[in-house]
Amino acid sequence: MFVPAHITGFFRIFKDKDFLKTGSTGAGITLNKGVYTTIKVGNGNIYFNDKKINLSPTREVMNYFNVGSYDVIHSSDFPLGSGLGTSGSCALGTAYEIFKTIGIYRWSNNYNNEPVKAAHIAEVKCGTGLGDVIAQHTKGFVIRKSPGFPINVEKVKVDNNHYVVVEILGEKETKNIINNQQWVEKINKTSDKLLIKLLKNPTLKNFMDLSFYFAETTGLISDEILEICRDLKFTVGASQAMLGNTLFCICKKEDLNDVLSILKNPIVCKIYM
Ligand SMILES: Nc1ncnc2c1ncn2[C@@H]1O[C@H](COP(=O)(O)OP(=O)(O)OP(=O)(O)O)[C@@H](O)[C@H]1O
Ligand SMILES: CC(C)(CO)[C@@H](O)C(=O)[O-]
Repeated sequence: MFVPAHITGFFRIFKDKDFLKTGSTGAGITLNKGVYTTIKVGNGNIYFNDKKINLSPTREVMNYFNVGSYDVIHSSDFPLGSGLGTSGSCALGTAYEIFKTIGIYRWSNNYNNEPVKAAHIAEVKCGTGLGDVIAQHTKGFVIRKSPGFPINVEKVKVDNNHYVVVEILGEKETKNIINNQQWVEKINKTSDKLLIKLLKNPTLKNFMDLSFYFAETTGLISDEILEICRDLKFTVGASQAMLGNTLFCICKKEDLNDVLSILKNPIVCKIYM
């Protein structure tokens, strides 16, 4: 099962005793690159790009469905910890696969988004994501209007002419930011009015402008990414993928070659709808 990568441009954090009510509002896009997950009968091992690792959100999903006798195999286009929602893709892919293989018998009369809930809870528990799973389930240009469940999103129509160019410059652990009270305050203060502004004018250009404002005003953007964003002013927009040390830029086909000439290791994607 393929689950797309997801880039958050800006977000607001909501914490609650209930994991299903914990999450974020904000906006992002899913990409046509991501994680392919399969499961097979085994010993509870998790593989990520052929390496055996104990990936906590995937483990949480396996525990949620109580399946110790399966191995989970992730094949990912992107590394973990790059702001591309890879842990969310892994959690959701695992939940879909387990649900497809065994869960259907247990929950057959009560589907109720069970795999999405399992993956969202796993991400929240592990501190690896707040809104990625809901956006990855929805797909496309997704505005998340309420945190967690019930899912309340606006899926904005976009034409197929746009490219999303990604440049990964390093790693950043999501939990170090979302579990730090000072960052949470800065993030929530900055994003307070951004959702309304985007909903009034839900275009990719406005999304990128607001994302750049968010990245710069919170101080989450690195100096290196800020400088490259300035060189990419001729595009629809560029900013830092939340929460990673990764630049993303949305451009039209006619600007793609110019964008590629500015970046060192660009990865060209499309919005996955
Ligand atoms: N070799 C590894 N073994 C086990 N866990 C790993 C390994 N490498 C990375 N991880 C875990 O992967 C998770 C990555 O989650 P994180 O939320 O930081 O990144 P992401 O999901 O790729 O991007 P985003 O910032 O969009 O959420 C972390 O919990 C990290 O500890
Ligand atoms: C916290 C986050 C930015 C990490 O990718 C994402 O899950 C989101 O938008 O909530």
